[in-house]
Amino acid sequence: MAKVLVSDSIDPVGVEILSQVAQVDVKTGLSAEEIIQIIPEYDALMLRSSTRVTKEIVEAGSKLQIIGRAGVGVDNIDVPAATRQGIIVVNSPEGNTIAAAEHALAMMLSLSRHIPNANQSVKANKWERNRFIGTEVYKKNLGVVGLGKIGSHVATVARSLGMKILAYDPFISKERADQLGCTLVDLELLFAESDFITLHVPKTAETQHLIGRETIAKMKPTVRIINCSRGGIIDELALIEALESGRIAGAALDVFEQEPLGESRLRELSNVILTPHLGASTTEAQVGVAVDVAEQIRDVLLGLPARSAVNIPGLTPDVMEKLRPYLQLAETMGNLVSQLAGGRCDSLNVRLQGELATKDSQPLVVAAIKGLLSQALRERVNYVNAAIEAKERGIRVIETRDASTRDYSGSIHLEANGSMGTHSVTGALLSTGEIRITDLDEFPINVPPSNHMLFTLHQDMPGIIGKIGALLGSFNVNIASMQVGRKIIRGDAVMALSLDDPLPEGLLSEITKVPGIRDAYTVKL
Ligand SMILES: NC(=O)c1ccc[n+]([C@@H]2O[C@H](COP(=O)([O-])OP(=O)(O)OC[C@H]3O[C@@H](n4cnc5c(N)ncnc54)[C@H](O)[C@@H]3O)[C@@H](O)[C@H]2O)c1
Ligand SMILES: O=C(O)[C@H](O)COP(=O)(O)O
Repeated sequence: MAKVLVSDSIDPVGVEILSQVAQVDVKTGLSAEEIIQIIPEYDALMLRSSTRVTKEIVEAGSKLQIIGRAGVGVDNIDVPAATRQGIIVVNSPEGNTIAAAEHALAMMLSLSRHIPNANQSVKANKWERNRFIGTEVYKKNLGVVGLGKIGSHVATVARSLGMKILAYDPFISKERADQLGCTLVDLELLFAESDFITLHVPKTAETQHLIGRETIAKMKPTVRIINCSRGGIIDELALIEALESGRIAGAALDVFEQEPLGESRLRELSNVILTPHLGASTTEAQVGVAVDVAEQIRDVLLGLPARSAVNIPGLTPDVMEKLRPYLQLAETMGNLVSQLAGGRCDSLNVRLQGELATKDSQPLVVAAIKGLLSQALRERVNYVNAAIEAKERGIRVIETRDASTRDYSGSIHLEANGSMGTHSVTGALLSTGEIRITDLDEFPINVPPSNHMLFTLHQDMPGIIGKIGALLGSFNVNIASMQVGRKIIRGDAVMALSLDDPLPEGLLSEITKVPGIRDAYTVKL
């Protein structure tokens, strides 16, 4: 039975789902060293934001197939290291969107009405009505940095509070911003005009210290900043100075440069609200993310695809439905062309044709690369690491798309250059879903792939097919099917044979000695 390690606390419903297919060990609060010690025995790891999955942990996880983040941010996981090792990393992109957005809104309203301080004061037996005069958010400018899932929900709710939304997100279209009733602006204007600024971006090299001394200098002195995205997007030292000096009015932070928050002057400031990374901590969100991620881990352990892997091309259920039959086709074609080209390939041209000539079909390119590398890497190559492995081996992958349909609604054409020259194959699916090789080195054929295949390039002349048949028969090799493809009568031709048995040693060189045979290749699929 597979084994799953759950290293942060998740909703029990997640453990229940995992238990359908695996032995589940919930061990929270482990140190990195403790995880490295035990991880070799696990097939999957499930966590939240407290566990840091370092390169060392990934490398020690020799059996790991999948790492599941019960939440959105995967910045606590060394994803490149996992990708290199062929480990799928999945998350729950939407499970806690509403929870995080509502937390940011709660922070904004708490800041504007001094609710935490007022609460403390009443509990201390005081009645300080004049000390806690607030500001309204109605008709105020809210600057939303990052108009993704959470930012959009914050903007929508804030609009209904009567706020004007200024949004900055270089990856969002004006149409989308218009739809949300937001005005897209540059950062300079957002900083200058906002009464509240709320951050909803991932932590990247560009967003690191996005709010710092220089940017704070551009803000209104009355501004209040809310960060429920990631620690480090605000330079904490610069923020503390601005809060202490009254350069800005307040801040509400759910995330910190170091978590848990260590010794910090932030704790001493009255114009700051601090919560311990609670954005996703609602019952609904925790059930949502636990189910979402546990189901994906269960599926992957059962050999099924994951629906929101962050390190393999994302497939929506619709796209997956359409592509599923073609993934096997692309992989088989990749495997075939790599053997024809001699294994050590330096380039692979992938042409997606007919109905496959869309952007959604990108996973087919990955499947073709996986097939191409499968002879060399066997089970070490998968959909996660295929592209990276190809790059590291210096294989140039060129993708093209040609929407004009040929005999089949969709087909895949591959051309590889390797130690045995340049070879190409085209494959398509019959209406029954069966794979057909429809073209070999530009010669039209129509054969199903089989475990053992023989291909020849020969001169089209009487008797040559009989000679090959007789030769195979004399070595007790049974032919399952045979096809010849040619362009002109008595010109060059190809022969494709599906064999029931592997070709015995020495037979291939006998075949190449038959007069008229120019080249012969055996392929094992
Ligand atoms: N506090 C919590 O508990 C909590 C909970 C959930 C999510 N989060 C964090 O909230 C953030 C937003 O999550 P989401 O689900 O909305 O993600 P998302 O991917 O839907 O949205 C992020 C948006 O940021 C934009 N963006 C990227 N780089 C940018 C840049 N340099 N400048 C401006 N915009 C940029 C993207 O275009 C995208 O629209 C993430 O950092 C996530 O980890 C925190
Ligand atoms: O990225 C996320 O999903 C949030 O930061 C939530 O983190 P948590 O699962 O540790 O609460």
